[in-house]
Amino acid sequence: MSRKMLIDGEANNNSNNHEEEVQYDFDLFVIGAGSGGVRASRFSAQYGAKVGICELPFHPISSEVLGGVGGTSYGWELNEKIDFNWKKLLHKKTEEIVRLTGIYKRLLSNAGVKLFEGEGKVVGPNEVEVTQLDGTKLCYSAKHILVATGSKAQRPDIPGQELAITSDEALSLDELPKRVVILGGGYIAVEFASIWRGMGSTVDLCFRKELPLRNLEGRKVNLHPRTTLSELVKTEDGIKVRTDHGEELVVDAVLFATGRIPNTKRLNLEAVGVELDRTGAVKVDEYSRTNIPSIWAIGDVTNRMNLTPVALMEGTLFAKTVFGGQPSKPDYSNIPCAVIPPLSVVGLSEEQAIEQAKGDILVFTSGFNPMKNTISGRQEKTLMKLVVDAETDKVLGASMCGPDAAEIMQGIAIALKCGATKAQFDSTVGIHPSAAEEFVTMRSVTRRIAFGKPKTNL
Ligand SMILES: Cc1cc2nc3c(=O)[nH]c(=O)nc-3n(C[C@H](O)[C@H](O)[C@H](O)COP(=O)(O)OP(=O)(O)OC[C@H]3O[C@@H](n4cnc5c(N)ncnc54)[C@H](O)[C@@H]3O)c2cc1C
Ligand SMILES: NC(=O)c1ccc[n+]([C@@H]2O[C@H](COP(=O)([O-])OP(=O)(O)OC[C@H]3O[C@@H](n4cnc5c(N)ncnc54)[C@H](O)[C@@H]3O)[C@@H](O)[C@H]2O)c1
Repeated sequence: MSRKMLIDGEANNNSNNHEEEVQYDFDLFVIGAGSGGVRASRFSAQYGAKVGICELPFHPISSEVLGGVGGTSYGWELNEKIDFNWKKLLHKKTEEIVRLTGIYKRLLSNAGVKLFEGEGKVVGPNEVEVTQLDGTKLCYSAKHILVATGSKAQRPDIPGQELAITSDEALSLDELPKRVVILGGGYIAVEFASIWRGMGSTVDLCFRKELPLRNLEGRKVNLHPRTTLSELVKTEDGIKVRTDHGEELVVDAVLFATGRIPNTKRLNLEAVGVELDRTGAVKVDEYSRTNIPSIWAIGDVTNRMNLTPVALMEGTLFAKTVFGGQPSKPDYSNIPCAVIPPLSVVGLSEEQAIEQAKGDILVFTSGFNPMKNTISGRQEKTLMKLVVDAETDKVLGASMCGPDAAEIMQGIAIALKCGATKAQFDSTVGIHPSAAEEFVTMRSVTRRIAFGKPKTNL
């Protein structure tokens, strides 16, 4: 198995002549075959590295000990009409996960990456151990180890918390829950509120901040701002939920969408000397390298920006740095993102722009009824916003809520990445008819926020 390691062009290579004689089983061993791990291993192999990767045994509902190649695959698409049949939807979802797992496995084997099914653990700076399903352990040495084990849902410590589910189980419930309470106001909370409400369930969304998510109100989601849950109790009719305002609701399911924590608990990292932060995330430098020079980490496990395309970027640049001879740092500026209901943002929010401002900030907004909604009678406005530096005229941020927001924002993200000014937006000819043309026709300033003014929560 042993072979002479590659002499690669990594950044700040700490290896010395003595080390170059060491024989390793692999040039790179990756723990976790999700978005980041698969990308990093494929690209490293394409640069000529001998790569091994391990992934937890497959299960459609992931947990600490079960997973599957492809990782947290929630971006499934369905080509058939589903008719809101929950069981059919679940069946299609599992089929899709199995299909994606197969695709990822083929990608790895076509790239010459050796895949191991089992739980990986770091046992030394250049040593990994994989525990297979039958309990047998495999041990391999590697010049570089990459930790790409993602994150897992965190549960608030509320009495009766075991009665609640997280997003891991939410798409595997036997029946569509007719009455749901969701705790949280982030990505997963608003997405599941939209999905379940769209399927006809009664949805109560409890979140700690004040700002109402008006778009969800329009979709008849019951909003409970500045509210958290104090207790869950099993009853004959379902789960009784008590809020900190003394309200009581009886529901079929309670979803905790209260953030995710890095998956580092079972990896033995601290024993090997790898530094973790207080959330358990692996601490890395700008090249994704830990304090142990042979150990690297990418994706959610580092808790930098927890998005699939970011894990892909970090994986790509890890391979380029370590095996491509071109040290490359990920660039986290102007990363666009989107959620359902269609809401998409890139760059700074108004609040962030004010916090970081060195001068005045100009805000341009536009709100209108999209033609699609006028025809269908849906009571939902499209809203758009541009946040501009008054002195440089540079567009600092853009956001949109309304149909096709994500599709439109991808193009706006390119403009922001290129450092576009408001004058350049204005001189761009719009596409008519489109909603997107509003982004190049917002002529009048909605508000000017003078430097040093107290921050808003917009
Ligand atoms: C419900 C939900 C919806 C999301 N939707 C979006 C979205 O719409 N857009 C977006 O950009 N992002 C979305 N995300 C975030 C996105 O999924 C993550 O940011 C991304 O998957 C991170 O990639 P990763 O490689 O770090 O981790 P993952 O893709 O989670 O991969 C980690 C892999 O490591 C495996 N693993 C863990 N421990 C071990 C071990 N000890 N040994 C071997 N293998 C191990 C896991 O089984 C898993 O396969 C969503 C997340 C969730 C939970
Ligand atoms: N469309 C997308 O891009 C997408 C979709 C889903 C998930 N994700 C990713 O998955 C990650 C996890 O999503 P998420 O929605 O769980 O996390 P999040 O960080 O987006 O939101 C967590 C929410 O829970 C609240 N919260 C935290 N602890 C709480 C407590 N004890 N009591 C009450 N409320 C509490 C927070 O205030 C926040 O509103 C996100 O970081 C995101 O990157 C992305």
